[in-house]
Amino acid sequence: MKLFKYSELTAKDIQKLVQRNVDPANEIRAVVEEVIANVQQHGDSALIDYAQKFDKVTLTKLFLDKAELEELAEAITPEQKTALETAYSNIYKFHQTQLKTEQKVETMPGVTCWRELRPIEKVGLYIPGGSAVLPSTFLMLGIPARIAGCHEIVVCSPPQKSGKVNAFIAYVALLLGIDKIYLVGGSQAIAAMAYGTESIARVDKIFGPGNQFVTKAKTLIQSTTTTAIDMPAGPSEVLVIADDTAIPAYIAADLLAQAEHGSDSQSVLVCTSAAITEATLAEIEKQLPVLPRAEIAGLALDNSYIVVTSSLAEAMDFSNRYAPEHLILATHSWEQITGSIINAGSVFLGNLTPESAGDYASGTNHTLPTSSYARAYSGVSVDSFVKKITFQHITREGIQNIGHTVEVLAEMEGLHAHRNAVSIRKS
Ligand SMILES: NC(=O)c1ccc[n+]([C@@H]2O[C@H](COP(=O)([O-])OP(=O)(O)OC[C@H]3O[C@@H](n4cnc5c(N)ncnc54)[C@H](O)[C@@H]3O)[C@@H](O)[C@H]2O)c1
Ligand SMILES: N[C@H](CO)Cc1c[nH]c[nH+]1
Ligand SMILES: [Zn+2]
Repeated sequence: MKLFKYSELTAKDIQKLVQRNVDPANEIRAVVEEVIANVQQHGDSALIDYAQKFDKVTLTKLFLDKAELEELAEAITPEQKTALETAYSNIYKFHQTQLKTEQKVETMPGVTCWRELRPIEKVGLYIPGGSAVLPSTFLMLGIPARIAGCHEIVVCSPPQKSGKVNAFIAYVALLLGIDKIYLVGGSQAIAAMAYGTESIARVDKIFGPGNQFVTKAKTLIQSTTTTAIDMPAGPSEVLVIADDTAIPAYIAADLLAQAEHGSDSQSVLVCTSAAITEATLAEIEKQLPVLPRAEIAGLALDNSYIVVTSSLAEAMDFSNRYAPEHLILATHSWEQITGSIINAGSVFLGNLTPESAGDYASGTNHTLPTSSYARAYSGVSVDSFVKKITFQHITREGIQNIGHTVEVLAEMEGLHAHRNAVSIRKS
């Protein structure tokens, strides 16, 4: 990991460090545009061709049905079942509280306004399955979709070498009451859900994280279809803010945890202590070689760095500019600095709160904005699966109260038909 001293960085250096342009030469864009065009033109047959090309799998059928999912799920052990069910229960508990009914507001006597929630009817969930298969992501997307009450839930995930999904994905499908999974991965899955094919229904909104191909496809289809997306949720990132109360072995473990997602992941340490920084680097040297995914994590660390600051305030300033997907505050003083967080997807407080807890089971959602999109986007929640429709009702008294104001405003804009729609009701 490269090391920088905050005091020696110019504003331009900081800008360069916090910037994550994942596709500088538009190479990924070019691949994805071609995939989208092919899926649009050739539908299911393009999906079968891409399974062969990218996943090295010959598909005779594009989906698994309920009976096949039940059979696959039989391979799961009682311990694995319990872990998935505990995660399900915690995620459910946390997300259920997000479904709130709002109060009606009488803005003037006789003029009442309010909002009501309605589920998005058709949603598409993308469950990553390239470098690692992520049943946890299925829980993170399926649970809020169910709580929101979405009517149609289309699920796509890359086919594994078996030509199927694994037992854990199958078991989560059963937990969620989902009885079909399409064996489609990558940008072709996003194109299929955005445009529809012979087998896959077009959806109103696509959810889910993925690699750079998936994320690029999501951003591209937004401008060419009426299908919405949750957010750009690409390669995982973590930024750890640490001081001399942090524990180097824990910091190293947290940096490596996100690095093992993929060689394009990024782990950043912003630390006020030179001694803790040095000890963390030594811990990485110790922990990295024994990881099964050491090669991937090592590549991600080549793309990662450490910034040494002179205070937690400076560290937080850097973090707010970076806008990390995950922010870990590895300090006893976390309560004093949470108020100064401006940009972050999800925050982990204190030395005993690893990001892994939120990745899997504490209850919060792990589908989060990356590449500095945390400046403007929130992570997935029940809100992401509903629309908030505004309503208003005006009584006879209300039209008298509000009428003149609307007439004057309509007059200001020269829109006489607008004015008349009120005047005609007043008299
Ligand atoms: N931000 C978040 O909320 C979040 C959550 C979980 C995971 N993630 C990230 O999701 C990503 C998952 O990536 P993954 O690759 O393991 O799985 P993936 O399912 O996103 O991608 C696999 C698919 O990519 C396609 N693909 C692979 N190589 C290709 C190529 N050269 N050209 C075109 N398409 C190609 C294939 O179709 C393959 O099925 C990781 O980067 C991980 O960090 C992010
Ligand atoms: N850290 C990922 C979000 O960036 C989520 C995840 C899934 N499995 C393990 N981790
Ligand atoms: Zn993770």
